[in-house]
Amino acid sequence: MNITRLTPDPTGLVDWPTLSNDKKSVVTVGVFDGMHRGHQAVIARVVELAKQYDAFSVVVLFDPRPDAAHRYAAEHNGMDLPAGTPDPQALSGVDDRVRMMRDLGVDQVLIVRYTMAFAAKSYRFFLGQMVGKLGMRTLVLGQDAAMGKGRAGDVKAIATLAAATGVFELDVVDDRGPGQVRIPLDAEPHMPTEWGEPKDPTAGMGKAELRAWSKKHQARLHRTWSSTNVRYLLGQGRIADADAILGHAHAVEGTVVHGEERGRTIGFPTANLDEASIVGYLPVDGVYAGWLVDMGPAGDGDGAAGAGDARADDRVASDDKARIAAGSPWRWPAAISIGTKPTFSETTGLHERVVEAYAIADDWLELYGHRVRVEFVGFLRPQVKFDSADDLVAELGRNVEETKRLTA
Ligand SMILES: Cc1cc2nc3c(=O)[nH]c(=O)nc-3n(C[C@H](O)[C@H](O)[C@H](O)COP(=O)(O)O)c2cc1C
Ligand SMILES: Nc1ncnc2c1ncn2[C@@H]1O[C@H](COP(=O)(O)OP(=O)(O)OP(=O)(O)O)[C@@H](O)[C@H]1O
Repeated sequence: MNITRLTPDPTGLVDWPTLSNDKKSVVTVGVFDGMHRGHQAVIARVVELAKQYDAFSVVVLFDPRPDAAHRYAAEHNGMDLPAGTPDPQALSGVDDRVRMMRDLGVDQVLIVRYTMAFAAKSYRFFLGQMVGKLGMRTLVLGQDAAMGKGRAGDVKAIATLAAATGVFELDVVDDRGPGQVRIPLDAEPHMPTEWGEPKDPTAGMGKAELRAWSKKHQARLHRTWSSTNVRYLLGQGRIADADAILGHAHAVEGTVVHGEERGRTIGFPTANLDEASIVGYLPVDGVYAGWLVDMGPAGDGDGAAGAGDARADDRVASDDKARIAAGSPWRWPAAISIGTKPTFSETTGLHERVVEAYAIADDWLELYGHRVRVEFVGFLRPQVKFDSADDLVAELGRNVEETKRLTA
């Protein structure tokens, strides 16, 4: 697979590469944040059609997320989001999305820096470039896709353009997943108070009850398989539900730094993630079962420069794949904690939110300075202010047993 990073010039023009003089391509365009099962269906369709037509499968990936770029521009006089700005709302980093695209068999990923000048181009101009420069014969989109200035290029408009010009065809993928869900408009992350995987608060409600709930929370309908819903679920600690939509375990990556070093004294040494280095959406505070993967010493492209820092290098990507793979020697079940360590914060005066993971390994792991991937499999319990370190240790023992069970 080829990965190409493209930065539009100040007028918004992109210097698209010529993929081939005669081979055509099947293209899709989007953000693919989280690479959930809806996104995977779209990309699988691109790969399938490309095989059928003996064409290249091409993904044009926008980075940063248009949402984040437009929001920044609205607050900063139309300016572009500076390169490397962290995006804590992004479910996954660009590296992660690209890695999954490779696994699905994509030939070419073109990562286009999403600038305001680029966003101002019409969809007709953009699609003309796809045809002229990339040899696009088929464009694959989901039903709700929209592109170009003012998002005027929706599926209807593009179908009309395709029919009028006759130079490319549009292939629309039906909405995947079990329809729509109601999501509260003001949904703030909220740590569950109960132990164990949180339930859907609307489960079992009758119509009238659901209507009242929706009104109270000003809930809006969203596609169940959407990045918005995954973000909402992670904010409620509903890991199992989020992972079911993603089709894989939700993960964040970051660089391991020194913590307060109390962990080793109580028998549970933890890898603490440097907050500024974290790429991927953090679930709400709580204790989770999951995995820790050692991705090796952090290099230049460890994501410290933000979610958009794709390490467009084949060797690195395949090394990452081997480390992440099931059964890899760099992967351990892990009990994960996100929170302010309330048991100790009064005495220490430290109230920072810390992400740390205790890897269940036979040997001592030296992870300082390494990039690690933390995968979330289940919610175990809320953060608790224990009466003593001994009480915490006893509970950690139970959390470890539960983690082993959930990752077996
Ligand atoms: C699985 C797990 C669950 C944890 N749960 C809590 C908790 O409920 N309350 C709390 O105060 N600290 C909790 N912690 C954080 C510990 O207090 C912390 O790991 C310990 O103080 C060591 O900190 P250090 O890594 O900075 O040395 C948890 C840590 C882990 C690994
Ligand atoms: N559940 C789904 N079923 C089918 N296609 C989908 C689904 N979710 C997204 N898509 C399609 O995937 C492509 C990439 O989507 P993109 O990431 O740009 O934004 P999106 O549609 O807003 O996704 P999301 O709502 O999950 O953020 C688009 O063509 C979109 O229509």
